[in-house]
Amino acid sequence: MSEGIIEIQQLTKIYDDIPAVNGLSLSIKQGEIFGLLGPNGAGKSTTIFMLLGLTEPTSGQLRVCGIDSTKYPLEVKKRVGYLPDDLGFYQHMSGLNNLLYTASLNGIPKEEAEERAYMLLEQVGLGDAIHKKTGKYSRGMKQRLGLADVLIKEPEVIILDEPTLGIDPEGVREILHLIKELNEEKGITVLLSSHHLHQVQQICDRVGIFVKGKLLAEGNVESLTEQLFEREAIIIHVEAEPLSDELLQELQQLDEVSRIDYLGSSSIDIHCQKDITPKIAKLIMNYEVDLSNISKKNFGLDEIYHLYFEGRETNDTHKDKR
Ligand SMILES: Nc1ncnc2c1ncn2[C@@H]1O[C@H](COP(=O)(O)OP(=O)(O)OP(=O)(O)O)[C@@H](O)[C@H]1O
Repeated sequence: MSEGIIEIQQLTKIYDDIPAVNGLSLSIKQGEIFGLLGPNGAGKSTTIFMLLGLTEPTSGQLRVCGIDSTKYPLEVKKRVGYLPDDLGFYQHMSGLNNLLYTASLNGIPKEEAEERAYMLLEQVGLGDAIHKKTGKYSRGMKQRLGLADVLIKEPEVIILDEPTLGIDPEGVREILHLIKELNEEKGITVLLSSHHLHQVQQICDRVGIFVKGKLLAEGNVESLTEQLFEREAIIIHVEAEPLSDELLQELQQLDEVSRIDYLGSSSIDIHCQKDITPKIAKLIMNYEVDLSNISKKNFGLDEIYHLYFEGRETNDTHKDKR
């Protein structure tokens, strides 16, 4: 296997004859933020459980920090911080005491644990709520405490299952910022699962699109666009008057152009496999036309998501357009 900090090869998990994860191969580099993006039931949590050694794969191999999670789950647990989507704390205990309790479970000496806990609580923005009982924390505060909780054992990798679930937009921004900051400052590798495409797009170096247990595509947004849209990765929008048949025909004949959509008598979208805005502008200017707008529209994860998850997604995903 190559040197990724998370290495997954041909991983399959079958429940009741149905594959929850189906031949997944993935390599995540040290220091990366990787987003596992997929609708409910795609197999994200099952993949995470296998990485943590909590569920045995039906077949395939996986290593985290060079360790086989299936054979040595406790070794993996020492080096990986896991934030589940339904995190729970001892409600009657303060944020600080919850962290100290986790530290004791991980065998961290008391003095060191206190030092780390105070520092982490400040870092995640809970400096004012250190002694407050977690039963009185908001969902966003609990999520921040969850991050502090996974960081107290100084893991090399953190795995976050839907880290922004149930948090308001401002809280989401703060949590994402915090994850990015931790990744940059401490060089921690982050694997996060989400079905919130806009959030994932904001902080992830790479994204994997996961549907029905299969990885449909992976890469940064740019390369995903290329993989998923092939010949139509770019749309160049043109508003010009008049758009003569001759001009339209000449545009259509350009090698890079795959299709032209007519939006009105003076407005078109030209679907291209690469950005040829200058070439199109030059060609149009050869005609006697009044060009009022020429601009490039890129596909974002939004379009990718709709293309792949349309009809397979629950409605709440489409509602989340932050
Ligand atoms: N213990 C289990 N027994 C049987 N089927 C299971 C079990 N755990 C998961 N599954 C099935 O495996 C599939 C993948 O579920 P999984 O929870 O991994 O998806 P997910 O992408 O994490 O979705 P969500 O966002 O809803 O948590 C689903 O069809 C689910 O019903």
